[in-house]
Amino acid sequence: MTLELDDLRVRTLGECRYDSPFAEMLASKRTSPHYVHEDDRVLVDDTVSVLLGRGVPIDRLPSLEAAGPRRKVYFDPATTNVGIVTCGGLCPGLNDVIRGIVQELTEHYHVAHIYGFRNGYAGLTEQHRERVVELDLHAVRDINNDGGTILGSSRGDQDPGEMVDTLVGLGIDVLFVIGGDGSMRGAMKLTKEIDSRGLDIAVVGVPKTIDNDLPFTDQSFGFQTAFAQATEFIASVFVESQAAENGVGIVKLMGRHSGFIACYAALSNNDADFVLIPEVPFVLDGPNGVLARVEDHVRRHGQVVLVVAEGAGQELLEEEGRTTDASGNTKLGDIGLFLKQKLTEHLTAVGLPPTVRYLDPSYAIRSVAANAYDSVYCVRLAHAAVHAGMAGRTDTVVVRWRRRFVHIPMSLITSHRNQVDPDGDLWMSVLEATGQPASFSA
Ligand SMILES: Nc1ncnc2c1ncn2[C@@H]1O[C@H](COP(=O)(O)OP(=O)(O)O)[C@@H](O)[C@H]1O
Ligand SMILES: O=P(O)(O)OC[C@H]1O[C@](O)(COP(=O)(O)O)[C@@H](O)[C@@H]1O
Ligand SMILES: [Mg+2]
Repeated sequence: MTLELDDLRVRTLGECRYDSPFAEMLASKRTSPHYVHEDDRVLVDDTVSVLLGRGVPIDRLPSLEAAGPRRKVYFDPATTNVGIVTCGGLCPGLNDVIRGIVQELTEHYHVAHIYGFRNGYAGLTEQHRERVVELDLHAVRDINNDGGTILGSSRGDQDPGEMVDTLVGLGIDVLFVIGGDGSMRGAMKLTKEIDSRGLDIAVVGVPKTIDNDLPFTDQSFGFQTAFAQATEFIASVFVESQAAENGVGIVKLMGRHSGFIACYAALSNNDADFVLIPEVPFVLDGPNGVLARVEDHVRRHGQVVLVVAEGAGQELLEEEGRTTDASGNTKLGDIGLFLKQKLTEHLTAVGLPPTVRYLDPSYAIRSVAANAYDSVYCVRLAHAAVHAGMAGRTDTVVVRWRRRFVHIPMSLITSHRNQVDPDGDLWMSVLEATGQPASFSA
C-alpha cells in the first residue's frame, strides 16, 4: 500500500481553546524514548531500506500524530456529553476500555454526562433509545474483572440517520466506538451523516478484534488473552493424543481471515506439529499433502497435534449455500470437522486407525476477562481515546504502533486486513517450531 504523509493526517473539529486538566503536567515534557510530544510525530516505517526507499526529506516521511493529553482541548469539559458503544464479536478487555474511558472522563475532565448505548449500534436506534444508561464511577467499578461488555454488543445494520438523531437528542459531543472493522465502517457512516448535517460531534474509535486482523496497530487488545486461553486446549489434546494409539489431536481456533491466534497459541507451548491458517493454502492429497504428512508423523511419533484456524482451507469446502451473518460477514465452512473426518478416513485406510481428540473452543477463548497485560493495554488505549476526543479529533482511531500510542484516520483501519505474512518472520517461527513443510502442494 502506498502511503503519503497527507493520508495519515487525522481530522480535527477545530481549534483547541479550552484549558486541559493536563496542561501543567505537560508544560515541561519533551519527546524522549518513552514519550512523544504532542507536536512531534511517530514514523510509520522502521527499517533503513524502506525509509531510504521513500526518497523524501525526513519531515515528509509517512508519520502519525502522537496520542496523549493536549495542553488545550476543543470541548469545554464542564458541558461535554459523551457516548460509548461496543459492537461486533466479544473480545477480552472490552470492560477495561469502558472503565478506563469513564474513569478518565470523570476524574480528570469532569465531563457533564457519560451515556452507554446498549447492544451495539442497535442501542442508538429509535427503538432502543430508552435503554441508554448513564455511566459513572460506581457503574464501572469492578467491571474489568468480567469478560464480555457491560453494554452488550450486536451485529447487524442500522440507519446512520436514526443513530445521529439519537446523538443529537442526548446532546452527545463525543462518541467512542469500541469495535472491529465492521464497527469502524459503521462509525465512518456516522461521521459522514454528522458532517452532512454540519454537527459538531467527534467520533473516536478504539479497535477491537481477537483475530488481530486490523492493520496499523501492534497486536490488538484482547488478542494476548485469547491466544493464552487457546493454549490450554492445545495442551489438552496433546496429552490425550500422547496417551492414545495413533493419537490425533485437533484444535480449531477463531480467526476468520487471519491465523494469528493459531500461530501464537501453537508457538506458545510448542505442542503443535501442524498449523493451518487462511493465509497459507494447502492440499490434502498427494505425497506432499496434509494427509500424507500427518500419516508420516503418526508413523514416526505415534501421535500428532494439528492447530487449525477456522478460516483455513475454505477453498476445500463446499461453497454452495454459503451465507453471511447480520453484519455481512461470510459464514465459514467447518474446516475442523472436515479435517477430523478426512484424517480419520485416511489413517484408517493406511492401517493406522486413529484415536481422534477434537476440540473447538470457539467462544471460550474470547469471553474471558482480559489478563493483566491486556488490561494495561486497554486502560492506556482508553486514556488515549479520551484525550483524542476531548481535543476534537474525529473520524480517528487510537492505536499502538511500534509501541507508541498514535492517532490514525479511521479509513486506514478498514483499508486492508492484517494477516500473517507467509514470507514474514512469524510464519518462519511457526515452521521452525513445528517442523511442518513450508507448503503442502500437490
Ligand atoms: N459496511 C458497513 N457499514 C455500516 N455499518 C457496518 C458495516 N459493516 C459492519 N457494520 C456494523 O458494525 C457493527 C459491527 O460489525 P461486525 O462486522 O459485526 O463486527 P466488528 O466490528 O467486530 O467487525 C454491526 O452493527 C454492523 O452492522
Ligand atoms: O460472534 P459470531 O457472530 O459467532 O462470530 C464469530 C467470529 O467473531 C470473531 O470472534 C471476531 O470477529 P469480529 O472481530 O468481526 O467481531 C471471529 O474470530 C469469529 O469468526
Ligand atoms: Mg470484523
